[in-house]
Amino acid sequence: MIPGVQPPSLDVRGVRYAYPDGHVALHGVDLTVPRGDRVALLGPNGAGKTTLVLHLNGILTPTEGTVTVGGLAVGTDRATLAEVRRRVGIVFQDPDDQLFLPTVAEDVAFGPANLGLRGAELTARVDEALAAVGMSEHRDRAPHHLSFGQRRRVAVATVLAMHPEILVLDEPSSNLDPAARRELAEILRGLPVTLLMVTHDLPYALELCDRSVILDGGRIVADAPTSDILTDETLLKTHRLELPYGFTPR
Ligand SMILES: Nc1ncnc2c1ncn2[C@@H]1O[C@H](COP(=O)(O)OP(=O)(O)OP(=O)(O)O)[C@@H](O)[C@H]1O
Repeated sequence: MIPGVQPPSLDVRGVRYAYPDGHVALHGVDLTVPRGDRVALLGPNGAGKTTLVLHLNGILTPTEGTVTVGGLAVGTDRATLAEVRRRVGIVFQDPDDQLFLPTVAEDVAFGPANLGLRGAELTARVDEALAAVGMSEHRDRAPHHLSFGQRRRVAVATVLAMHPEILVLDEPSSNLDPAARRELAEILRGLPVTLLMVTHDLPYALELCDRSVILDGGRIVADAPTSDILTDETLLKTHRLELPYGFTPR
């Protein structure tokens, strides 16, 4: 590495992955996401998007190839995996998979407390993460009393509290009403983190990410400015991607 040059937040090199039943879900994926970029990961059902995301924090290990997060190679030893899981914050589609404690503040504190933070430092982390998603006033409420959109924001806060290198969001706009969808976009746009967003919501990709990548059949088949991808009707059709009726990408 050249001194003073920051490594990319994410560097995926030649990743091939075969599930134990022999099904090859990734066929040599290359993807680099520089620090601070926001990238949408698009593709039809079964393209391999979830499989790729599960490689980013070591839940799956490539059959071939490497994944590097902020210069750290994702390995299988415990210390490396723990650091990789701090660096890669994955917000799953269902917030209820990530919220399991009696209060919002406890859920947000859980990760940093596991890293060893205590007292004022821990409180500051929780305050900062809740403020970033506009949920400070709900800190003492039970997560299951919140609306779905609020729970999704708290799920984002649980990950932000770890100070991740990269925030990975799986379908962040799903099941949100139009106002909650817009509010979440405003929050995500303001976060000072690298973002990788898996989505079928093409307008959301355009709104948030300058760059989009299409994965299909376990291969990256396009990597271009989102506006170029969304105006290429043939490309969209070939990969079963559809804009909402009446939506015209600017
Ligand atoms: N545990 C598994 N064992 C065998 N094959 C699997 C397993 N999980 C996923 N697959 C296969 O791997 C391929 C990629 O699946 P994956 O879930 O990564 O796609 P995806 O792009 O995330 O799809 P979606 O948009 O529907 O979430 C699919 O063909 C799927 O059937």
